[in-house]
Amino acid sequence: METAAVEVVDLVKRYGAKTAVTGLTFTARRGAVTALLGPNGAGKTSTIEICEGFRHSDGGHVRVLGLDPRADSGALKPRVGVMPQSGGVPTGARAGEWLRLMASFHARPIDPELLLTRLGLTSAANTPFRRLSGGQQQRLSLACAVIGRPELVFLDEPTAGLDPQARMATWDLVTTLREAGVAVILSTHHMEEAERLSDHVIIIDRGAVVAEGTPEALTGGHREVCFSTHARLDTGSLRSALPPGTTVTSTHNGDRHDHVVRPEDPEGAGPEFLAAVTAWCASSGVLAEDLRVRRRTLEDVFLELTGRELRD
Ligand SMILES: Nc1ncnc2c1ncn2[C@@H]1O[C@H](COP(=O)(O)OP(=O)(O)OP(=O)(O)O)[C@@H](O)[C@H]1O
Repeated sequence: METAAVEVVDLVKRYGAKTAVTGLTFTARRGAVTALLGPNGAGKTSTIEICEGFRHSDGGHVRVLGLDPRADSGALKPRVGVMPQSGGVPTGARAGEWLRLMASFHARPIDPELLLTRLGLTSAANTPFRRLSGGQQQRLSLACAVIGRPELVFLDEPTAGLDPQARMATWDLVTTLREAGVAVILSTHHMEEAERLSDHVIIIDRGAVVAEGTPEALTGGHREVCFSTHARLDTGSLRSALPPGTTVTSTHNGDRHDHVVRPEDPEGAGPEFLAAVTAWCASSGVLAEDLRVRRRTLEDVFLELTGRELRD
């Protein structure tokens, strides 16, 4: 059987008294995009850096392309691309020169000029790294990660702070890598990015996996009815007008109240369910503004699992 791109079992990482990774287990397949999602401080970067061989672990077992990321770092280097959260390029290095230098270390690199064009960096090729904009620095760092045609790439928040055009170019590149059979491990706070790009999503909270699956499996294909009102709603009365097991969740921001009405059955929000909601609104004198039926998003699932409070 082919080995996984990355296999992490019961991983533990401590920083002094703090345990940042508390027994994390997941597998990332070859030729697939695996997204690691989690609130700030969940342990994503620590995990990625251990897999990259940059940090040692305090427990558990990690295999990258079947090898030990620290003991076998020499063998893994030409096969694995790394885009760190920041930096990675000397500040005085000119973008084009640096990428050509990186290409020279590999047997079968991608043409650097092609990559500069693809990532919109051609006009910045002669600019030293420190003078590039934040987004250009990130794109150069991404180019360096993929120039050697790696079998596996780690991308730690690759689109943080990028403008929409640069984000699209990055997404296109990730899709091309996947089509070429490259395994991509992506950490991101961008739920749409994870939903669009990944084959497998792993949600991490407080150093452990809290849920994983395909984006479709995680969102459950669940449909729900959403609408807004200017006044509070008698949610108990609405619930009693709908099939048993229906939940009604209301949140408010100033005098705008947002309501989500979800049937127990994932496919239950059909025409009759919608008609029952609007019939209740009509009989109760409630004007349902912005009424829509929508599928649950990954962001909804993420917030349900990890909560709404800020992390320190
Ligand atoms: N070198 C370090 N020394 C001490 N604590 C650290 C160190 N690196 C990370 N931590 C702590 O470990 C925890 C996990 O951090 P990590 O960077 O792995 O999380 P993350 O999920 O990548 O977060 P973010 O989304 O904010 O990048 C945090 O509480 C962080 O403060």
